[in-house]
Amino acid sequence: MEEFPSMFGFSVSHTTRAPREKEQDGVHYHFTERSIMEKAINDMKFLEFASVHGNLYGTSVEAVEVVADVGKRCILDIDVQGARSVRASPLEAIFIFVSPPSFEELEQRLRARGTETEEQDQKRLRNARIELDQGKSPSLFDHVLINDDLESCYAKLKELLGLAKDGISFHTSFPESVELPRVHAISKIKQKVLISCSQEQDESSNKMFVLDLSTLKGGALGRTRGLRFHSIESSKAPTNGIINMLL
Ligand SMILES: Nc1ncnc2c1ncn2[C@@H]1O[C@H](COP(=O)(O)OP(=O)(O)OP(=O)(O)O)[C@@H](O)[C@H]1O
Ligand SMILES: Nc1nc2c(ncn2[C@@H]2O[C@H](COP(=O)(O)O)[C@@H](O)[C@H]2O)c(=O)[nH]1
Repeated sequence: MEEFPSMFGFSVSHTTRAPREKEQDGVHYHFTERSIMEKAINDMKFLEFASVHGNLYGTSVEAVEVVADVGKRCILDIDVQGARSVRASPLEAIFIFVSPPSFEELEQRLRARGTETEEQDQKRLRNARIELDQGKSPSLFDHVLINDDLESCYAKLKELLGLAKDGISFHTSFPESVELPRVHAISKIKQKVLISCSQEQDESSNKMFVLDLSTLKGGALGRTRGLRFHSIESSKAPTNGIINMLL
């Protein structure tokens, strides 16, 4: 997110666990009382939730909307149970299991983090064994990333998301609005609407706008992932963007 701030946003989860020393409410988590979170879950305000290491954690609809509303792709850092719930939902997502290089390394890192009591560490390690096993499930996770060396793990993540520097090009800005000329033709091929415009002064310069309707499904409940569009012009590189839509 630091490298691609206009592309990705973090979904700030709710949790009933106590904040760690440097954690800020509303930034790392929304720290909350169990009774308040349970009521919100009953009121259908959560996309998914799970009991993890003895505390409740969950992704609220609002947490995802805050990110989607500004046209960004939402990143969820959730446990395997949460991944299973999202997988079973109509949301379209890429599921990546980030695995430690070994159980021993995980234990070392957890202890070196020094945030938990011995009892909590033991519980987290027991749960980690189960998660490591479930992380191998190809029906749940699209990719497994081995978090050995942080830099190379991040490079692999960018590669599989098509963000590598020499990979697919991407654009971080897009026009707020598009003005169509008086003369234009509209056609539809599968899930794409094509708007073809010829410039009145210069017929050799044709421009085409492509609206990708396939992205209209799969956003937060009652919303869309945004209507993706790009323009194609003979002399210019394509510009990509997302127009957010409320259904
Ligand atoms: N590639 C890495 N090399 C060295 N240390 C790492 C690496 N990745 C993470 N760590 C360290 O391991 C510790 C645990 O990482 P992190 O806090 O991200 O774990 P987590 O997956 O959120 O675990 P938990 O689910 O228990 O919270 C942290 O202190 C982090 O700095
Ligand atoms: N199902 C969900 N799991 C979540 C969510 N937010 C975090 N998590 C997972 O909980 C554990 C522990 O996190 P920690 O911050 O206490 O170390 C970790 O595996 C997270 O991925 C959530 O909203 N839903």
